[in-house]
Amino acid sequence: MIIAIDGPAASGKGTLGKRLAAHYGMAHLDTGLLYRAVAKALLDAGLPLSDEDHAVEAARTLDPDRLDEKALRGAAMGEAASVVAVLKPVRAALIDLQRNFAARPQGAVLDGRDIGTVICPHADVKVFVTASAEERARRRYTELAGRGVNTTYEDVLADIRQRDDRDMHRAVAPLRLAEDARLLDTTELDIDAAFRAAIAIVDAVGK
Ligand SMILES: Nc1ncnc2c1ncn2[C@@H]1O[C@H](COP(=O)(O)OP(=O)(O)OP(=O)(O)O)[C@@H](O)[C@H]1O
Ligand SMILES: Nc1ccn([C@@H]2O[C@H](COP(=O)(O)O)[C@@H](O)[C@H]2O)c(=O)n1
Repeated sequence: MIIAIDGPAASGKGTLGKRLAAHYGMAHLDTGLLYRAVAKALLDAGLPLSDEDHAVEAARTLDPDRLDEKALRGAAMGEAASVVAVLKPVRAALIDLQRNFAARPQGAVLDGRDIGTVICPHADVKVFVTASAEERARRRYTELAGRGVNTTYEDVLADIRQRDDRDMHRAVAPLRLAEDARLLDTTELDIDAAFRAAIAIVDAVGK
């Protein structure tokens, strides 16, 4: 079974993806980490985020099982990732990696922006997770503050809005609701309630 989860920044895709994968005994890939890793490779080499050739080279050498999540998290890398994510050759270079991951024998949950629309258009289940920008910013701000990151709610909200705008309006594989995706708005749901709602969606499709 393939479960595709898409949605805007900080909507809870990763949280749900991890929990669904554990629940069903499936592999999980947070595809945002791939774009973050490409951006980090460019920044570490002192190259501009517009350097397509080096970005593609970095994308081709990624191993989905060896992504250093800790080094890739953070608002700055998220923003940088959304800049390299507009580059068509970079997206193309990451397609096979994601589809190969989706074909793992135990099944796979992939979360990102274009999983249900481009990477796995034939996924068994597609969930589009969202919440209001204000609620997403509140959650992300709480998360960052808990980790001791010095930021403000206003800055987090501005970052989320800017990233959503770039992701929804880029020419290639923009973030959008697939026609056959189920919309899961978690604005009024806590993590457990959102998880139960996602399970209900998956189980209903699986029957
Ligand atoms: N339903 C929910 N209620 C409250 N908090 C939530 C909920 N879902 C997720 N969170 C919290 O919101 C934050 C963002 O969640 P998460 O990292 O899963 O989002 P994401 O969509 O994967 O983010 P990104 O787009 O940056 O990769 C985390 O701190 C997570 O614990
Ligand atoms: N399938 C995807 C996944 C991510 N992106 C881009 O990467 C940025 C960071 O992603 P996070 O999920 O870690 O926040 C995101 O803003 C997108 O620009 C993508 O294009 N496609």
